Amino acid sequence: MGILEAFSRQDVQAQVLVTLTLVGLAPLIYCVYNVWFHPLSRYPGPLLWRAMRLPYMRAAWSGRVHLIVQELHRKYGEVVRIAPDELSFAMSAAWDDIYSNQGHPAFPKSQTWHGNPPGYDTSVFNALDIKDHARQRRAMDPGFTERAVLRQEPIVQRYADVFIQRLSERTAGSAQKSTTVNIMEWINFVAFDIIGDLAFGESFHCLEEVKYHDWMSFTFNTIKANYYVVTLRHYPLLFNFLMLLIPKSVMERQKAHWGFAGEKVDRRIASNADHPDIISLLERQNEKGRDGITLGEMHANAALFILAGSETTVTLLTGIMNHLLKDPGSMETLKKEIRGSFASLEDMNFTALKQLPYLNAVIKEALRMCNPTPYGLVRISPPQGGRVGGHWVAGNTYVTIHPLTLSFSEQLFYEPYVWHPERWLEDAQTNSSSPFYNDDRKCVKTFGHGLRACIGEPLAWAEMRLILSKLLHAFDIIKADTPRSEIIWEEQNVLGVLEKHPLDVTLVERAD
Ligand code: HEM
Repeated sequence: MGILEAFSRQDVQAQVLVTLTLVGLAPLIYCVYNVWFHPLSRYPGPLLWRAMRLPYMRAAWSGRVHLIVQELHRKYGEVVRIAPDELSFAMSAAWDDIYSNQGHPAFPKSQTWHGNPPGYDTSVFNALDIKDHARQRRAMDPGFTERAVLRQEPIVQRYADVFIQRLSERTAGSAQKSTTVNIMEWINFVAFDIIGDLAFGESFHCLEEVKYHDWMSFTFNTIKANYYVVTLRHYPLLFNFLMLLIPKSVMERQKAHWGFAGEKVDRRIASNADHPDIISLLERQNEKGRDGITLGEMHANAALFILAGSETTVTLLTGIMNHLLKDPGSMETLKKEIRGSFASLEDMNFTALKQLPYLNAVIKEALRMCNPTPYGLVRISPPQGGRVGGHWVAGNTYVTIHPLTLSFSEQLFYEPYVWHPERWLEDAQTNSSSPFYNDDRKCVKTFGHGLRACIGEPLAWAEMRLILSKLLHAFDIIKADTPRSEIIWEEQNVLGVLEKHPLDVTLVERAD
């Protein structure tokens, strides 16, 4: 009996059977369509990944997706289909095509990856609408320029000094004039205190109390939980069902948590303090009327600044310490440059530090090797489709540049797995006999690219230069005699944020 016949004869039993068969076959039909008939079917990738999103989700939940996709690029080439509707690119040329307004508008962010849950105010990071993003960005740009960062220098200097002072107390108090600390944690303390003061006008007191603030631990657990949730948004029915299962009390706790950031901002505004922090600059923009951002957006952005401005710099600085400990020659060169340039810690300032070539090269090499977002920055192609790196991409396709693949490519870098800050020095760029002459330095864009690139880049550079230089000026740093004296970088998982392992170092009071 044919399907149509069953339905036309109103044979209920046959109809149920046919319906169940079709429902049962639907996933198979969906997979067959994705592999052979989908507009992206000509792009290479593992069969199961092309057929359904589950393998990608499994990789994402394992915390290893950045490394797995790197392997896929090795196997399949510059463009890999990593889900039925997602392409990963490993080509320099694609940066402009995806992220900047060159030839066509930059590809936007998507509700799936970047949209806010209902009831939350939108930060600049979550603003999906281009005009909305531009308005927020215009309002906050003045708070993040090189000039604004110079005004904020006293705040950063103060915490960098307390950081050194607290560590010095530990070395001074020991008979060997040395102390062994988890430097990742200490860098976290100073970075949180700095960004807390800049974003809220008050410190988190991590350095004072030598411990994390509760808000931070809660935030990072929330990010992790959200990461799982976001990957599920690709299945809206399942997503909505699972959201219903989350107890109301958990949702309320989450809201209260973000409310804490709002309270701090409100307190800061009410205090009317003459403090050169970011909030004061946002307020000043608001007073001008035109381009201001709402109070709710200010709350959302303050919380964003804390996350974006601490997590990333801590990853970079911890990565640098890890590499310097493994390469004593590099540590020595950097130490000599810093100590030769400044007689004392007080002489260091943002402007002078910017001039140190090896210090800058060290940070650039870390930006290449220790990227805090190694999985890439997902965007979605416009409904009419577009060209990326010379390839036609169908409409509504998720696209990413895979930074890890570019940074560790043998074709793009000489000895990509080796720590070589020299590749960023002028000689490497002008002397054709340098082994690094042909390195594709421009493909490293760890601060992102285009209109949505990192607003905090000048602050991040200034802060990283200062903390690193003060540390190397004040102490001789040696490998600790503990099991946590080295981080195997690839062993760290990435679940929205890179889950940093501890790094013990021994700080010895300077002998000279
Ligand atoms: C080494 C340090 C840092 C790195 C590597 C870094 C990296 C990035 C990247 C890659 C993006 C683009 C995200 C995307 O396109 O989806 C971004 C955006 C952003 N970053 Fe940073 N960041 C760093 C430090 C900071 C600091 C210190 C702040 C200060 C608050 C900050 C604030 C922001 C904000 C507000 C955005 C959103 C910009 C927008 O959407 O227009 N970042 N960052």
